Amino acid sequence: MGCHAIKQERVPDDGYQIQWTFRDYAPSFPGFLAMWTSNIDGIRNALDSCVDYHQTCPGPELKASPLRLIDVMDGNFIKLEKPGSKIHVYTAPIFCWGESKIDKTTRINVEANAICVVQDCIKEWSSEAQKMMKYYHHARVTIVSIESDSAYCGCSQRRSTVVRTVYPNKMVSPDSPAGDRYWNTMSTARTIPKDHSSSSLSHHDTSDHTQLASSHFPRAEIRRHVRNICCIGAGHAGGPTAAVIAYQNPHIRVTVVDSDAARIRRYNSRHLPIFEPGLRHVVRIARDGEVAKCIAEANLVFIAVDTPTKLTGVGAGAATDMAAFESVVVEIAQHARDRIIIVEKSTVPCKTAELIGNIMAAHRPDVHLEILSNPEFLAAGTAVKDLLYPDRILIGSSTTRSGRRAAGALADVYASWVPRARIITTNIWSSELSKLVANAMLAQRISSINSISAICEATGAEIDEVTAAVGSDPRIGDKFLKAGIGFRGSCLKKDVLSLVYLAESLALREVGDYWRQVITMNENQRERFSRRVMRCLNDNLVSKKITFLGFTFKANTSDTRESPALHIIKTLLDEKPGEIAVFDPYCNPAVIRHEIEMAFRKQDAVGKDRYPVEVYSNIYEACRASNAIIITTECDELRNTRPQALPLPKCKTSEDTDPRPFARRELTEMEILALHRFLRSSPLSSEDPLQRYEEEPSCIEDCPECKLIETGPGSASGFGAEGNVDWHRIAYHMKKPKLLFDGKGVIDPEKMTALGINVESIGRQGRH
Ligand SMILES: NC(=O)c1ccc[n+]([C@@H]2O[C@H](COP(=O)([O-])OP(=O)(O)OC[C@H]3O[C@@H](n4cnc5c(N)ncnc54)[C@H](O)[C@@H]3O)[C@@H](O)[C@H]2O)c1
Ligand SMILES: O=c1ccn([C@@H]2O[C@H](COP(=O)(O)OP(=O)(O)O[C@H]3O[C@H](CO)[C@@H](O)[C@H](O)[C@H]3O)[C@@H](O)[C@H]2O)c(=O)[nH]1
Repeated sequence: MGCHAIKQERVPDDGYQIQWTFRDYAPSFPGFLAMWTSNIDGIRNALDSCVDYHQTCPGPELKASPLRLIDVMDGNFIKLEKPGSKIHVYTAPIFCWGESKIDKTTRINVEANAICVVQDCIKEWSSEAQKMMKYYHHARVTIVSIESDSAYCGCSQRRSTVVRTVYPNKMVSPDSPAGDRYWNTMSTARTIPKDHSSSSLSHHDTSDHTQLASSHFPRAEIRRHVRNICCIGAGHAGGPTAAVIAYQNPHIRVTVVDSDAARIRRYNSRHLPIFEPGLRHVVRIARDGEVAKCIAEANLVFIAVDTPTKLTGVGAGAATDMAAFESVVVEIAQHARDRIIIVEKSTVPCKTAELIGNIMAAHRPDVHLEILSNPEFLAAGTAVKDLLYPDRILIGSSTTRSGRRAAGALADVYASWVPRARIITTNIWSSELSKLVANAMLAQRISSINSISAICEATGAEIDEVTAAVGSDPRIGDKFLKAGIGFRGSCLKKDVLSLVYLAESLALREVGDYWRQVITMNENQRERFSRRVMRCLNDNLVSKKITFLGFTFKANTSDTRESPALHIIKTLLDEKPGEIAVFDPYCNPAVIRHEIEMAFRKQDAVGKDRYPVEVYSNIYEACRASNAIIITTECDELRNTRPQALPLPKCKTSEDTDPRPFARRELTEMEILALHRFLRSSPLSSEDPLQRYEEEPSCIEDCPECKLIETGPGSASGFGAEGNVDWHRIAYHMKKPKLLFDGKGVIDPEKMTALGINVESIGRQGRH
């Protein structure tokens, strides 16, 4: 087996601890990893059960320390240790009974033992083999696998009867919490019967069964293991998050549920409800299901429903509307199984965990639960990338042992693809607050630079030059310093307001005022921009056509919440323009039309809509005969210079680079994804070059989504060969004086002058 080599190479003689992942030593045995993982899950389950239910489980006083140990309890790692004084209790190596095919290890086999003992060193083997019984005798827990098909399979093989927990006089299965099934195990623990019919996990005899100090048991180290996740809320945050978790954890069942049946139907179709680059390729594992059933089956539930700003009632305009969140908690309370872990994925006010705790206590005082805060930091348009390569994963928990164990269980889920060093654990209030603070500080930077853009416009300083000069100081940095028409979208504003409300409700008025100013500055920036548009058009829009390029709140997303364009359109409509034209490369025209209808629905006596807003699916049609174009989304396709390549996160494989050869034979999901991306980008390859995706469901006849789509999101027609718009063509068909208002800093004004287009940019002095 592969582990021989590892053992020989790496076991140090000085007692120094080494670690390696399962994957490192799995490759020599096909299917080994999956089997190992699944059975280890069973073992962990039984240990969990023991930790949680068997308050009187015995703990031996160790009389002797074994020479070497395998620790399978620490998440992704098996530790091979030479025990020193710090090790007092341990879980004995996995043991297999059965027809061994390895001569030297008859009846002492399987991965762990094979690592423990150098199999082909006769001296070591004969000395270690004699000590094995002593090791098992002194172990706090011994995991045995009996009736194996072959010595290779042993504990690596999943069995339907799973693992049982055994200690003197009692046998407890994970599903009998009280430990009420008796079995004579006095001798079993020491002399494992060859004919026993299941894998078992054995607690050893002790002379004083009642003094069973739980401190003897490494409870804090033993984690719950998540096998069934239910994510409630299949929106912009919940959908991609659940899909990536499922993608990276094939052994976990991930189910996404939502009260919006149409949303789920679209996730299960070819037409995803949201546009996010890369989402189609990871979403294949997400499934829908009946809410109650999914909650009841899950051992971890993410709450990822919307938490917008309250519009009416107490705290209207600042406080968070927790209606959806609270109703989900009640639903969880009704159906949750015992030992459920409830995770706040939605962005919520600080102290929300208390609310969950109170609701759960009122409805289900019998249920033991843990509440975690695990805010999501993904940004729209880069959701999948942010999820695959997060800067950090934040997990807040209660500081009790059980709270930390729950946090550890969630950390294990992320550790499938996120380096442990990036998983930060804090107390639950810190985690809840950190999310609000992160968004508030991002918003604050945008408002700060926008306030400076006003000074630039009045003085002749240029905002891009100021930003570059200031941002090159590493203490300041250049991120989130792009001046524009202000931040929009569903998150920044509402989270700053939530922070304001929190400060005010804590009677910290000055703190609230400070953060509220970030919002005031943001509104002011948009109004200043609208005034500038009007001024340049002589405060008269009658019979004029104004074209908006961009309706979503930022590039690469179909999310139109808090659309910057919509706000400016509202202002301009008061001036009775001839036509307002709208085009967006990422958003379905039907969706834009619907949003506009909702915002402006006014009909005359014969039922004809009176607002002159037209939505186009072709950019050139939208711009034809326009008096002025307004850019409200920072789409790269609109640039008149070549788009700057975004720097790829470190250690990542770029799409056009072949990631092969791989360092290891067992590929991680990330490596497979990189290979997939590369193969997909090759002109000869198919959509699913590795043939590992489930077949995309075909559409029903008369599929409503197919009918809706005129141009698929992200596939706007008419862009040039490089994907960029042809500004020559647009300029040719515009009406003089051919004005372009760049609200997002994507246009090089000098180049536009050559085309006869006058550009008015944020943070630059205008021509008018
Ligand atoms: N959008 C983002 O980029 C982003 C990023 C990080 C965090 N967040 C946070 O995540 C949360 C969700 O945001 P979103 O953008 O995904 O919202 P969203 O509106 O896109 O999705 C919310 C989903 O929850 C569903 N829902 C509402 N009530 C429900 C109920 N009782 N039962 C089942 N489903 C229900 C809705 O139907 C909807 O599909 C918010 O708190 C937000 O602040 C969002
Ligand atoms: O330098 C900048 C950066 C952004 N924006 C604007 O700010 C808004 C928000 O952009 P961004 O923060 O990139 O997108 P969101 O999807 O709103 O993401 C924010 O909100 C999410 C939800 O809470 C968090 O998870 C993310 O970390 C946080 O960046 C958009 O209108 C951008 O045009 C600027 O004007 N200038």
